[in-house]
Amino acid sequence: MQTDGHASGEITRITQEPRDNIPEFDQPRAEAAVRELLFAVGEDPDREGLRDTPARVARAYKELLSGMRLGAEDVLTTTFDLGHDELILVRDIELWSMCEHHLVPFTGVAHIGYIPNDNGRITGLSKLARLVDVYAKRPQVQERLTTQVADALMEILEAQGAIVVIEAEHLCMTMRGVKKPGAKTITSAIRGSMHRAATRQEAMSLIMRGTR
Ligand SMILES: Nc1nc2c(ncn2[C@@H]2O[C@H](COP(=O)(O)OP(=O)(O)OP(=O)(O)O)[C@@H](O)[C@H]2O)c(=O)[nH]1
Ligand SMILES: [Zn+2]
Repeated sequence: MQTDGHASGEITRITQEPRDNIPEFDQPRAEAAVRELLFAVGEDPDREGLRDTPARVARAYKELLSGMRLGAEDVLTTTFDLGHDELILVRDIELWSMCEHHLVPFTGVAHIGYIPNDNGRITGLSKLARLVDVYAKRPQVQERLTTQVADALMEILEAQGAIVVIEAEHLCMTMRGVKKPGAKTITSAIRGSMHRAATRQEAMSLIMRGTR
């Protein structure tokens, strides 16, 4: 039976994600829900300023959660055989995701490094940023986002190793609740040959070079 576990070294079967079972975004239902929420908070959704708000909010959520209907294989399409089988690292990829506990954003940067397969199959650099969005544009937690990006690199590119570090600030901790602006959560996922001390150290020093 398929489990959702992320035991060390275990790779989630990205390509077997049951995305086909996700229904189309239901715009009328989302609009009705936002209208109901406005009633619930004591607002009048029929007053002039709010008249178009349910439709706008529904469209915004459709966009913010668009990654639910995408998979890594949709974006890791362009690959080149450059024969390069050493570290490739893209740092400071801005990300905006949605905390699944409060449906408010968390935002920060992702650093993604991988060592291609020994056939040297690499992907376009922009595809790494697109990959982040596939998983960020979903109801998420930062830990899952981090492991999903790493697992996708291993599975789809058949990389020898991968490292993903995400630094993010959660608005659910900033604008409400504990109210601690500036607190940063850092998560990492390390796969395959990136476990080798020297390789990991090289990647980490390149990542840390950019932190202020
Ligand atoms: N591990 C993890 N926790 C998260 C993430 N995003 C939000 N959380 C936390 O999820 C927890 C939910 O806790 P609850 O006690 O159920 O909810 P709550 O009463 O709104 O909690 P407070 O935020 O402490 O007010 C909070 O501690 C959040 O900080 C995430 O990406 N990863
Ligand atoms: Zn939250």
